[in-house]
Amino acid sequence: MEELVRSLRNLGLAAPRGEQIVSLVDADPRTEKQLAQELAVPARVDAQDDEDSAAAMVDAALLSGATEAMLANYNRVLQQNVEALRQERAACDTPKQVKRVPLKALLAQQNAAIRRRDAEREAGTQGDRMYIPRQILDTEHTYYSTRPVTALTRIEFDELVAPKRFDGRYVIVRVASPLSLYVSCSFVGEFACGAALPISIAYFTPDLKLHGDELNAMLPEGTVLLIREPYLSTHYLGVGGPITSSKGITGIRVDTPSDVLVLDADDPLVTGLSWPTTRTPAAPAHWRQEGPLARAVQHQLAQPDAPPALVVPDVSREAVRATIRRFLAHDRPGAAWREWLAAERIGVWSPSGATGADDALMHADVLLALRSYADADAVLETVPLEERDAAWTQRKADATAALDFGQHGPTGATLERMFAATLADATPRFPYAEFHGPIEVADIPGAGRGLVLTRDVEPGELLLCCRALGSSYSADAACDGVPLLRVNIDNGVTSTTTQVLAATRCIHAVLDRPEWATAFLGLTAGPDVPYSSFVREPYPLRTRPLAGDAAIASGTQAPDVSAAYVNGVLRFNAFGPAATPAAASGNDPMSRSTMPHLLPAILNHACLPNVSSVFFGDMVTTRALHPLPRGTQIMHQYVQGELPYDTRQSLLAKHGFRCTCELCMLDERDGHEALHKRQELLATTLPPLVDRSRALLNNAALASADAHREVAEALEALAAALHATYDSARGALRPDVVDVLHRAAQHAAAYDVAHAMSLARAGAEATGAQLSAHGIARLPSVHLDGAIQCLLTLARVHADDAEECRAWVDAAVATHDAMIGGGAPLFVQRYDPGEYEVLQALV
Ligand SMILES: C[S@@+](CC[C@H](N)C(=O)[O-])C[C@H]1O[C@@H](n2cnc3c(N)ncnc32)[C@H](O)[C@@H]1O
Repeated sequence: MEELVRSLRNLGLAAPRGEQIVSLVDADPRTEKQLAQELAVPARVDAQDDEDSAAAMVDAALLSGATEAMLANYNRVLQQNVEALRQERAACDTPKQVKRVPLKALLAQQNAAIRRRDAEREAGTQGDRMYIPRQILDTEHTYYSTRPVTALTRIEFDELVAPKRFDGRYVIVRVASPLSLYVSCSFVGEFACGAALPISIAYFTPDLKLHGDELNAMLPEGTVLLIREPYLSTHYLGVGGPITSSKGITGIRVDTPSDVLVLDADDPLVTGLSWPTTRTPAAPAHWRQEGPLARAVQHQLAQPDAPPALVVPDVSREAVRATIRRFLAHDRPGAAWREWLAAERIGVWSPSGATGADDALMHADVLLALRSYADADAVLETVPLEERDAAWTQRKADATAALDFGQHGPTGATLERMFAATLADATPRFPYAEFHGPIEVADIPGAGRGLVLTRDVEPGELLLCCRALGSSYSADAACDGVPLLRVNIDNGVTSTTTQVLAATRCIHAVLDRPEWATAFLGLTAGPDVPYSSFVREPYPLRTRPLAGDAAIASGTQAPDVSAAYVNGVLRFNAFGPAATPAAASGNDPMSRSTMPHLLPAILNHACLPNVSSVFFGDMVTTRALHPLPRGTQIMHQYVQGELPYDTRQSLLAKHGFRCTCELCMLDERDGHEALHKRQELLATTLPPLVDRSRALLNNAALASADAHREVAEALEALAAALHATYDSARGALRPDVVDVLHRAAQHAAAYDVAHAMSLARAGAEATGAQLSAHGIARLPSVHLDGAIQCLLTLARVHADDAEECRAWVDAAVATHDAMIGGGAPLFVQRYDPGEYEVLQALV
């Protein structure tokens, strides 16, 4: 893809946008042609303003022809790589001896790759903006080891054949080159015998901009690695590496970081080995390594029968602090915490708090990063009054706010602040403890696990407010400007930057904090994927960091992580809220975020839900929509219930279940033919009507009553045609007609207020709401926004009756409040700014 983008640039064309990049992998010639035109035409036509437009069009046609040829070429290279991976899989039955390649030759190749990356970065950086496209292949046939090192035996270089997975074996290699980061990280690994091989580790870091010293510091030259059950690939760059049409390179392809262990030079597995040259790592590795004190304590804890004397490495207090800060800076609070505990156990500082305010603040920072707010608060309280400075006050305020939130849920003011942050910040994340209402995990026949209520709840009651683990925004600094496209050659699924990065973050999160493994890897990964062993464990409502020795020991027991399973978990459980207004564009698939929220992921789906889940940055709030008795399973929407039945079914198809909610049952009873007719009307008759309606409503002052009447009548005719597709015994619940009726009501208001009222009422009731004479008796279940719009239209048509008008605004606010919370002030902020004044005066 990089070459394609470079060629486009050479032609003076803009880099493709996110959604264009996604369609790059659509080999359909029509898509190719359209894409070529899209890429070529606007740039040239814009550039040719003053020239003869016919000449410009000829030019544009030539350009789009050239672009089409480039796309075809790009697709050919992609297919060659896909084919190479397939051939490699077939060749696993007939592996061949791996040849020795001189270390020098491999180093030259590696340095050339690093120079290429540097040149790309330079070419891709214009002003402050960076644009470095990346494309990788993925396959369902990825590997991960589940065997402890003690159950494996070492393999010598001369035994290596490729392509082959070495079950029951491990290799030990030393990092012998600088690192090169594409999406996976590659380097040269040297065996003790002096032979060398390229090694490529997938999901290495979520910071795709890392390079140079900062990247090399993660695994400095000289670091010794153990790779469990390695896979020797003849095309190792094919997964996680750059798409390349050149001949495959034999190397070790590591599909998950959990297969790689960083070994100390004095590790018994290393002491018997000697390399031809001496290399001491330049700086301590900090990619998957624990701090020196935690390693010393772990070593002792690992041998409880005959505990050896604790050999404490020669480290100063300042060095321990530096290690902890480095772990925090690299999003490894678990490693920071274990180093802190080990230092405490060894007596570097005492548990009593006699460590000084600076250390207490660092300790609190570790606990805040672990989301262990009560512990952070307790540590802050140990700081003597006279030492409490501004830094202390800030952390105390953070801990208190986080705890308050977890105990009571967000106040209206907090929700307003959160909402404002989602408008202003492209990557909003909120450091709050989770709020859990009266819910528990239960087995649901035919649907795995689900969440049920432990007591009766009221409409609008907050049930959950949870924060994502491993959230990823495309505007995150570490990947902004690195559009990434991953194509799975087996299932055809394409993933974009945020999905790949969320997977990387989640893998590293559970390796760093093994206590999260049950909650994250305990989610399911799709209907065709066997459950992980964690799914069989009780699903934890809350995850707390382990304490004391258990925490330190957990560093050695990081779980074995299947990257394929993680990708499945994200695909079937993560939400992808659209980009915030502060981030680039609205529906660009590249700018959608990826957020796994662990407990909310246990919620099952209903097109007609009984709760509403709403995002604020990386948090999701779930509120009851109706009075719900204890024992009710709460269910939210994976796909919007207001979408036509067939669309809902096709969006849900990947989950492999049939939705049996009341709405689906009603739709099914209407019959196939009626459903088909309904969808056809919505797809063909509605869009031109919406265009006309929009044009009139945007120019309401200019539009005549007759024009409004004409559009209203057309919309009502469509509503009637839609109604004819519903079974006559069906009742009011008809989400497909909500928007049609609401638009008709807005136009009817211009010439017949009473008629407008009845249309708006019918629109609101089609969402499952029940209206009384002057308000709302039962909240809607589906298309909540549509219901609110209908209620606001009822308020508008009563503009000269203050009391009535206010009653309908109150009904709209109540609906909004049950859906989102935050009361009238948040309602006013979230609705049409043009109406801000009017609404504010009313609420
Ligand atoms: C986000 S998870 C929900 C939690 C899941 N039930 C579990 O035990 O982990 C999504 C998966 O739950 C199942 N599921 C969700 N809603 C369902 C429903 N209405 N009927 C049957 N299965 C459902 C499907 O297997 C789906 O892929």
